[in-house]
Amino acid sequence: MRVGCPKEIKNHEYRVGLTPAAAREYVAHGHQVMIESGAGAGIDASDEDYAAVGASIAATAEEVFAAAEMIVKVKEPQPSEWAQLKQGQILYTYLHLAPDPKQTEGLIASGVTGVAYETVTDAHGGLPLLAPMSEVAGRLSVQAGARALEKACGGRGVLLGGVAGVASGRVAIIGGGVVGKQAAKMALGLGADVTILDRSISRLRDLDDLFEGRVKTAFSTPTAVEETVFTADLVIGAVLIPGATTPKLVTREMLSGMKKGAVLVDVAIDQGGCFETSHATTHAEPTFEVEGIVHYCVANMPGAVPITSTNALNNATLPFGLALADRGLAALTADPHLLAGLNVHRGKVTNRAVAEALGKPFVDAAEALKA
Ligand SMILES: NC(=O)C1=CN([C@@H]2O[C@H](COP(=O)(O)OP(=O)(O)OC[C@H]3O[C@@H](n4cnc5c(N)ncnc54)[C@H](O)[C@@H]3O)[C@@H](O)[C@H]2O)C=CC1
Ligand SMILES: CC(=O)C(=O)O
Ligand SMILES: [Mg+2]
Repeated sequence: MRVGCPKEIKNHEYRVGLTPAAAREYVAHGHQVMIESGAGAGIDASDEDYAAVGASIAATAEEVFAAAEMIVKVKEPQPSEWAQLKQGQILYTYLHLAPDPKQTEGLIASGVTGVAYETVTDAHGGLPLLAPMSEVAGRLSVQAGARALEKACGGRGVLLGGVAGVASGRVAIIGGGVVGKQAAKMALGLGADVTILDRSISRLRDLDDLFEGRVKTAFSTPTAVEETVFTADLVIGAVLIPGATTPKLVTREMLSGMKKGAVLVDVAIDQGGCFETSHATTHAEPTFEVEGIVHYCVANMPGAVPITSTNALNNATLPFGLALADRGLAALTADPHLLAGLNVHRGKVTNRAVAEALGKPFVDAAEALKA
């Protein structure tokens, strides 16, 4: 198969869909790999590094989109990219369609077969292609939040770890999945006072065991959210209902009960965000303020550490990517976990949560592939 990898064009996005090591494996499987010139610059991979493993180098993204039967990316396609996608082509990348009707229309109109990393599943109920970036974003969320808490950055002026004789900062983490667990590890490491809220009691039980009483856990009701958020210096939003738009757990009204200069880091922003007042921001302008509360809502947080993130992402995407390249659409019908990643195919929406969020007709993925 002709496998293409364009340079990412989202604001301050330095990751790349294929590392040279991954490109080498596609070549070893007999595929032709085409990389846009400069695509690997953010991870210190030169065109020569890709050429050395047998990839060809395209001067422009247009060449890649025109030639490739499968496009491997990181972020959801931007408008100039939708316009180049076509029926019969496989797009393998993050999509986050539920909160993004325009992109969804773009992909429907193109007829492309869109496999979204974030809805591919595994046998343990996890999301193996989301998990590595959630690990990165969870860890980064505490770094970003600690910085935003500095007075010069608009925050309260609290050091998360405190010092001897002065209390630590309070961190509330809403959602104790992959992001939440990694955020808790980092916040604890800095010496903060940490509470994790989740709707899953078994998840809370696991976290309680893991942290051996060093974090507080709370079942996530509106009352518990209010109580925790009102006393927090830093709140991290890490909730996910797979594929769906994130529920708004912290309302605009609640902001008035919070400490002035407290910081909200909405990691869940790529699915719409779990704070009512969130809107997506970029690494260039990551924060904004509403009612004295600092909001950090960068939708591609892992793009800030592309060397770590690209390698972690490729480790996870490579086996499924090779299956798609080797077998085409048959790889989807052969593997229910990869099939769960199919969000759009030939103009049909094949993910139920996305269809419901956007009021689109839902077509079962296996049925759509038969047509
Ligand atoms: N902004 C960024 O750059 C990035 C964003 N993300 C996003 O972070 C979010 C979280 O991802 P993961 O941790 O991997 O998901 P996950 O599925 O591992 O964890 C989500 C957790 O939310 C919990 N939850 C569901 N409803 C809840 C409620 N009402 N109250 C409290 N908890 C609730 C679930 O029980 C689960 O434990 C996703 O939207 C993901 O796309 C991930 C990576 C990068
Ligand atoms: C998961 C995601 O949206 C990201 O890594 O940017
Ligand atoms: Mg994102």
